Amino acid sequence: MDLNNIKDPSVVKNLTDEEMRNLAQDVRNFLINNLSETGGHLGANLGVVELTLALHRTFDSPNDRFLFDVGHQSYVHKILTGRGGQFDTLRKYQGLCGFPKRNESEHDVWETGHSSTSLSAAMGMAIARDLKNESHSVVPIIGDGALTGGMALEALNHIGHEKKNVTVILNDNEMSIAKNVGALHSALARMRSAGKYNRVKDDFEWLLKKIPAIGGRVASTAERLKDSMKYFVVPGMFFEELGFTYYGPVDGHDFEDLQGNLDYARKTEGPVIVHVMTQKGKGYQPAESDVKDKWHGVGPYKIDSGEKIKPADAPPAWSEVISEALRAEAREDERIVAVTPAMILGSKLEKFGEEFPDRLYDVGIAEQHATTMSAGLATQGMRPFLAIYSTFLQRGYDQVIHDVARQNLNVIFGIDRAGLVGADGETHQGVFDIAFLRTVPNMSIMMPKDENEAKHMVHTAVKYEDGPIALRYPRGNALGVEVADKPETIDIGSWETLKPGEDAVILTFGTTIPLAIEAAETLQEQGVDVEVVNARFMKPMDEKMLHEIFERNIPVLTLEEAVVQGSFGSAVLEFQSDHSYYNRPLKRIGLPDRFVEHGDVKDLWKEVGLTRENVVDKVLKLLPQSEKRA
Ligand SMILES: Cc1ncc(C[n+]2csc(CCOP(=O)(O)OP(=O)(O)O)c2C)c(N)n1
Ligand SMILES: CC(=O)[C@@H](O)[C@H](O)COP(=O)(O)O
Ligand SMILES: [Mg+2]
Repeated sequence: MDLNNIKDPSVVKNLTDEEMRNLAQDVRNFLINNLSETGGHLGANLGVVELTLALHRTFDSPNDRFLFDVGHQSYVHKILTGRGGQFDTLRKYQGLCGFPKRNESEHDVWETGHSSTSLSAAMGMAIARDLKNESHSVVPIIGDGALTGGMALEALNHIGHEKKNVTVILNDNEMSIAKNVGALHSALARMRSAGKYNRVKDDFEWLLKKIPAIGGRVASTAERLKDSMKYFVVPGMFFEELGFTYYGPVDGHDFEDLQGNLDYARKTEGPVIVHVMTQKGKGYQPAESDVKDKWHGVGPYKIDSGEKIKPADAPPAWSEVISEALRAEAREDERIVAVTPAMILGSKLEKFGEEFPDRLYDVGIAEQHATTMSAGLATQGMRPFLAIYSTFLQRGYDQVIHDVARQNLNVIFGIDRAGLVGADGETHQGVFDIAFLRTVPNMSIMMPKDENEAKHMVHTAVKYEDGPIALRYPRGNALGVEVADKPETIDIGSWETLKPGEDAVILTFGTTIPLAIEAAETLQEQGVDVEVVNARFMKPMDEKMLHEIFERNIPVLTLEEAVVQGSFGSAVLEFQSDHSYYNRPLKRIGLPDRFVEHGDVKDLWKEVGLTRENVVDKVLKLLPQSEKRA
């Protein structure tokens, strides 16, 4: 079968198990080859090859609705639904998205990226189906990691109560990004090892039918026995008690086992959960043998050796810079506790865990819990450092306001992946946090210009006693500057002038500082003397400096890698208005009011106008006619 050119997923309908096995091998080779060039979420997709093929053989997409939770494991579905030919553009600018995308295919009925949403969406679709008297299946496919997310549990609770026909496929590979954690994970482990209850149950029911009806007594005793027996041998009792029919555990790499159970599941009335066991990274030795993350998300690699292709001598990742500074602080300050919602590897907290095993908590995919738990720690005088991707903090917003900020608790938010993240695209861009945090009373927000300032900011955050403080840092590598031996405390709300200038001022911070400097150099060549200010605190702002700037009555440009609506530039505009600095030319550059898709960050910066040309042009347009020198 030409995987670059599958017209319709129904091509798998009439394949034998043997043909399915051959196709599965072809799909694996396709993934391993293509992703060696593009990178992507290899491990999860290798794990669901047979499962996805079997789902398409059993159900009729798009009439039956597949919802891929997180969606990073939807590549096989993409291949089967006509997108194999676009895999050379996977996660690249204007190329194939790494997650389900409704405008890519009618087979993508639900967009994901963030975890644990599929069951709620499926429930909505099931209610709509029933109200409209339609009769298709709704099939959310959720991993064991995503199942630990609060939303998924809320939805299970509701689906089980309403008894809706929803066919949940639980893809259990015992991994989140790293090893899955939590009591639910342990419960799933017990289900796995309990064996195949359904076989036992079927045998027992068959036996019951054989017992002659003698006044119903034996039969009812046997029924009770069957019920109580569940507690000893039923692997899925947890789900059955919630109102689901449980099938499993199913071998997710065995077409016969998959098909039998999926056929049953499709015909079963009411909510069903099919517990499918898979192996993350299956079929590619380097991924299978990587105990850390089974090649969850990778860049390009050499197929034979599995060696990752990386630029030589890159400076350390920002997450590593922050994590290292935090370890140094933790050696001095026993109050520091690190918290991560399932991102121990991405946030580079492994070494912290090795050094302080009692002071690192991976709470699973549970951003809300992580935030409120950090608040709880802070009430007891601890100094929690919640390392959380900007995009995932969105899920803990009420907790930030209600639990942390309102009680003015000393929680440090290490906001990782702040700014455009690149290949993951619009679901993961860390561009809203300034706008949504800045309006919260008691909150301070800062971002370093380099790793040296980052070290000082970690120290500043640890020493800060006046409430929550957020330290933003981007994805990718730091700048490679030298870092001071001893950390210093930075005055909260203080900015610094990086380059003095008389004709205009650029207020900027973090990742856009080099761009501002470059633009200022270009403008200097044109005879325009522009000041560049490191506005390293987005809140509180340096009001003294702002007054001085506005009193100079020169044009002001704000420049940031965040949504222009409501972020830093808006704060400066508000300041200008609140202090009646009328008629001062001011312009904001930031991200437009739309979602920015996936691609190389360099291309995305161009697309949104984070370019030297645009900055130069905006400054020139702000200048009075007489000063626009050539
Ligand atoms: C709300 C949210 N938090 C964290 C993540 C980051 N994340 C992406 S995949 C993943 C692990 C998911 O594990 P599982 O659902 O078991 O899928 P698997 O990768 O094992 O197939 C995590 C933590 C996310 N996408 N969304
Ligand atoms: C699917 C998902 O949410 C994660 O796997 C994410 O892609 C990780 O991003 P980083 O590569 O920035 O850690
Ligand atoms: Mg998993």
